[in-house]
Amino acid sequence: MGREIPAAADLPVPEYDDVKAFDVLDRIVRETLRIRPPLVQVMRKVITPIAVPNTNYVIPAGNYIVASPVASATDEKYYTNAEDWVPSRWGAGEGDGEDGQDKATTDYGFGATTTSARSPMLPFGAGRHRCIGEQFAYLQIKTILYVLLSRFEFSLDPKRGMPERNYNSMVMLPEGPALCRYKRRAGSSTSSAA
Ligand code: HEM
Repeated sequence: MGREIPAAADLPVPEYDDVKAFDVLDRIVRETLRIRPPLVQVMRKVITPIAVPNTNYVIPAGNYIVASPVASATDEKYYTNAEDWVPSRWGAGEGDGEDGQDKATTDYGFGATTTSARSPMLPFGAGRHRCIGEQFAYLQIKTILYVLLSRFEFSLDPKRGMPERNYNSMVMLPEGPALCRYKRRAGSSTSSAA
């Protein structure tokens, strides 16, 4: 039996600290960013020639190399059942993954974030040009999810299921329309079904 969800009208308006502490939502966002990272390529210009490990290749200076967060995040070497969406694989709070990856953090003045490029979890990139907006992004996404989930019940169209990934643009898109059904929860401010 699932846990009873209180009617929307009974839920408090969350403050900043409440949203930060929404642990389950945190894991949900983290796991979604793992298998559906919005930015599918992070580019770097080669300044000095780079040897590709375990090969005879050397990438000359002046070229660009691309790393994709999807490649490592869906690799079974790092994540059990890597293609499955399992929010519970994440522990409470910040972390680099279930398999004890490099958790080195840096604080550039907006809160400690993981910065190691050795981590397989790279939806926000790594190193000097890593995203500065991670914490703000979590705050926004969790707030939006809280508002939507407290007012509506969502379900995927069972005929279509979860859409495949589309890599044709810089930002990952769903392949085809991502149809889901939603209806208002009891106690939500307006009575008519959406
Ligand atoms: C889920 C939401 C977001 C994702 C997945 C994301 C992802 C990324 C990625 C992959 C990079 C490139 C990092 C690299 O090249 O290593 C980046 C850079 C950046 N992001 Fe985000 N981002 C998000 C939200 C935000 C927000 C909310 C802000 C600002 C409020 C922001 C500001 C920036 C800036 C300024 C850079 C450039 C950093 C630099 O070049 O030094 N991002 N982001």
